[in-house]
Parts: sequence; structure tokens; C-alpha cells
Amino acid sequence: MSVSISIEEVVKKYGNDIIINELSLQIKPGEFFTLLGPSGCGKTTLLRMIIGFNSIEGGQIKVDDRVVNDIPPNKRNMGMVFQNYAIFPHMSVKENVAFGLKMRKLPENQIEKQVDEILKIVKIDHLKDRMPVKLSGGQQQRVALARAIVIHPEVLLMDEPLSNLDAKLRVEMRNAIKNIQRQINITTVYVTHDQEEALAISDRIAVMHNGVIQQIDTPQNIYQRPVNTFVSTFIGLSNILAAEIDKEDSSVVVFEGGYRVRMENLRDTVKAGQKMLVSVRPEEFTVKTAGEGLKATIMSSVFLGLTTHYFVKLANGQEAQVIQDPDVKDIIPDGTEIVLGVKTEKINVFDHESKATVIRGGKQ
Ligand SMILES: Nc1ncnc2c1ncn2[C@@H]1O[C@H](COP(=O)(O)OP(=O)(O)OP(=O)(O)O)[C@@H](O)[C@H]1O
Repeated sequence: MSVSISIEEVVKKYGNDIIINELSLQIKPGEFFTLLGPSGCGKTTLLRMIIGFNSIEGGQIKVDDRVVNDIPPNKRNMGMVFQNYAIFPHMSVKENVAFGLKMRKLPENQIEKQVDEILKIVKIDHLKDRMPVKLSGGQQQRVALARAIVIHPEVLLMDEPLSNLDAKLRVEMRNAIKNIQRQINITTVYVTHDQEEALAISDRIAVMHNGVIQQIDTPQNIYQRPVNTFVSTFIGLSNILAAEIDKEDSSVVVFEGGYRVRMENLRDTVKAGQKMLVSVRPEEFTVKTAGEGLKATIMSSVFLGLTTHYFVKLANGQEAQVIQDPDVKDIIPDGTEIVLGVKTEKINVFDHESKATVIRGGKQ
């Protein structure tokens, strides 16, 4: 049976510095849960509090209904995988994976059975007699993963496990990790600063900034309906444009230059004349040669096969990025004046002051 993790108003202090202040979140049994945020936001600190490497200065962490605050790390029944693999260089693959079981004094034949089983799951059973120095980075990370899960922990924790691998291997390994996690159905907390990795691998993501959770949601909702401008710009690429709510009609957003778009999903709380920030992803623009829209000039373009990526300057001098619809074939030359429409059902609108969403269905 998989376990749940409850983090309840936890506090982490280093001296007088409060790094995490009364942070709460719930992780469901068997869930692949990711802590995502920029460097220094407190992801690793929180992960280390869960496993017990860091003390907890307030609040509590529960596994199911057991409070683990005062349980030492080696008694918490959790496995951890680190960025730098941390496998023993003088032991073969098999010996590395068997190590935790030997420490637990399991009988020899059971150790062998469990090690064989896990090596098959992480798909390195053919390498079991190799020494780590003769393994690729991806293979070493599979050993580290095998070593973490062979002890059948209740919780698997991973701290940037893929950041030492090259781009191609990262994609391969994140798929492998996801499949293995599904197969053994273990509650997993994963730390990364790579938003694409988080979107690809997670059931749910907590986006953190300065020790504070900004949003907890599915990858799709985090991408499509960010709750504030921090999440909107941290996840994927967003153009943030100034606008205001029309003075007469509070369902119309008016951009600088007078381009007006009617929005069906603004909250009822928006007020006529209120200043807004509109987040438009590059693919949420439509490129036109004339008509209603934001006037822009193409500065440069990059042909990417399926799409063309344009770097443009808007009439107010602001730079923006635009991805042209894949069905438009001709690349528009630099210097061309264009008009950008926005796909109203997809864009997000935030209050200028609070930076929080004013879209209905965008959670707050
Ligand atoms: N042992 C420590 N003593 C004092 N401050 C610390 C200690 N460990 C971390 N910090 C501080 O706590 C904050 C959060 O650090 P943490 O390592 O959790 O961030 P992170 O989001 O995991 O970043 P990264 O992706 O760079 O690892 C940072 O400001 C860091 O300087």
C-alpha cells in the first residue's frame, strides 16, 4: 500500500533566517509529486526535511498519520536519489544495489533475489558485474535508483537526479523514472528547477518561489492556467503585456494602442478601468498582415521545421516572441510590419498590483 505525506505548516530556519515559513501541502498515495522553482527557492531544503537530513523548526510532517519529525533518517523508510548518483566506486553494480539489504542483514539468497528483480526493473541486469567507472552517466543513475528502491521504501525522494546528464539522456531517463515509479507505485517527491522536466514527469507540481508555494496543480493546469505572473513566466515562455479593463464594458480587455478583446472568462470582481497584465504565450498570437490587433515589426526569425519563431518589437517598443501557426508556410522577412491578434480563450489576465489571476477557473 502506498503512503500519503502531509506537510503541515512547517518552518525551516538557519540561524535567524527563515527559509520556509509555515508551508503546507498534501501528497497523495502513489503520487509523483514535484517541487519546482528557481535556484534557492527552498526545494532541496524541504526535501531534506521530509527525509530527516534537515531539522524542522515548526509544524509537522506526517507519513499517513505518523508524525516523523523526530524519527532519524535511517528509520523513516525512505529512499533518496541525488544529483551526483553517490554510488560506491569500489563496488560492482550488484554490490552497490545489495549494500542496503546487507546492512539490514537480510539472508544472502533473499538479497540476491531482490537485487536481480530490481536490476531488471531499472533495466541494467546485464551490467550487474560492471564497476561504476565503466558505466555511462545514465547507467550510474539507474544504479542509484535501484539502490534507493531495492529496500522497498515507502517514499522515494529525488533531488535533481538528471541534471548531470546530457539533454538526450535526460529525456530517456525521465521516461524511465516515470515508468519505474508507475510500476512500483511508490509515493515520490521529485525536485527540479527544469520546468519541462517537471511538466513531463509529474502527476502534480508545486511551484515554489522564495520558500512560498505559488501553485499546486497538474502540469496542464500549471501551464494553461497559472495563478500569477511568477508561475506564468517561470513555466514556459510568456509575453507580459500591459492592458486595462474597458471603462464601459468589464468583459473587454484593452491593450496599449487600443486593441480590444472580449473575454468570456474574467472574474466578476474585475472593475472598469482596472490596470491588468496579460500573459500571452508565443503560440497564442495569430499573425496577420492587417486588421485589428497589436502592431509589431519583425526583428528576426528562426525556422524550427514545424514552426517559425519570430522576435518582434511592438509599437510601444516592448519586445515579444511569436510562434507562427504551423500551417502558415512562408517565412515573413525581417522588417515587415505585422498585426498580432491574440487567441482569447487561451490567454491569462492578471491584476497589475497583486499579479494574481483574474480568470475564472484559474485557482488562487
Ligand atoms: N545549511 C544552510 N545554512 C544556511 N542557509 C542555507 C543552508 N542550506 C540552504 N540554505 C539557504 O536556504 C535557501 C534555500 O536553499 P535550497 O538549497 O533549499 O534551494 P533550492 O531551491 O534547492 O536551490 P538549488 O536548485 O540551487 O539547489 C537558500 O537561500 C540557501 O542559501
